[in-house]
Amino acid sequence: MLTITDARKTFFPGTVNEKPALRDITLHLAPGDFATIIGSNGAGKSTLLNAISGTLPLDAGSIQIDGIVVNRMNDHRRARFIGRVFQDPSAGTAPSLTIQENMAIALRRGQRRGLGWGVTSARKARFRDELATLELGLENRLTAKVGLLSGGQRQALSLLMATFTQPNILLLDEHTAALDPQRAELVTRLTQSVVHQHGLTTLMVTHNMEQALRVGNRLIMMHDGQVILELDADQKKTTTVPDLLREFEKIKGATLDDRTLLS
Ligand SMILES: Nc1ncnc2c1ncn2[C@@H]1O[C@H](COP(=O)(O)OP(=O)(O)OP(=O)(O)O)[C@@H](O)[C@H]1O
Repeated sequence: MLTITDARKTFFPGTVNEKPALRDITLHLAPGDFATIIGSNGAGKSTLLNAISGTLPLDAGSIQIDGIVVNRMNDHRRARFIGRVFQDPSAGTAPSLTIQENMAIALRRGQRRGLGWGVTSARKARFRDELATLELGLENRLTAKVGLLSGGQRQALSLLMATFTQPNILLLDEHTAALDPQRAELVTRLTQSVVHQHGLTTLMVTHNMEQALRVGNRLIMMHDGQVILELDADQKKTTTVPDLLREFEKIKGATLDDRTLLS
């Protein structure tokens, strides 16, 4: 489903500011895999997601989605393969447009040119049904401006918009980090249910190690542009947050506390 081979990215190469952000990353996700990604600040997590989504070209290596090499495809063509939700609730939606207008635009993502994004009555009915699954009452607010929604409501809507065209890959970049604990938990639950419902292959970056262990069937730990630890579903079940910290110390020879990895 997703195969990343020897992905390399260095910012400002050949200068004093040279920063290798991805050092020959190789990673394979099977269809339906849900991998959480943790790691210290600057480990390369967002760079990896940017490379997959096409907002950042790789220096070397390849990214394949369903056997198709996508890393030379422009991000518009790649959009039909990928759904993405960002940390900032305002990043995934247009605040001055209504819920139904935002959804109509999302529906058009990656489709051929010329297809209108108008809000037809058939689409409205579909949007209502989709919104009802969130259980936030948004199905009765189709004409409300998205800028009026709370952060949690916007992230739930972004999640829905990122997934209702059934992308091959769902990328979640700390999408619950800006929410209060209660809303973060709600969006985490919705994420699990949407991923499960559509069988989506998912990569979720988080700084919350407890969440990283609890959610999904795989865990990837990155440090300094490399994958330094991978856990499968069985290993995740028997691993605790202190175990993860110990593992990090052992692998990197570093001494960390929970705050360092969470910060
Ligand atoms: N556009 C850019 N230009 C220059 N350097 C960059 C750019 N994007 C990222 N970097 C650098 O590449 C390294 C990896 O950054 P990245 O944002 O991928 O880390 P991260 O693991 O997502 O970190 P965090 O958890 O702090 O968000 C960092 O040293 C960062 O400063």
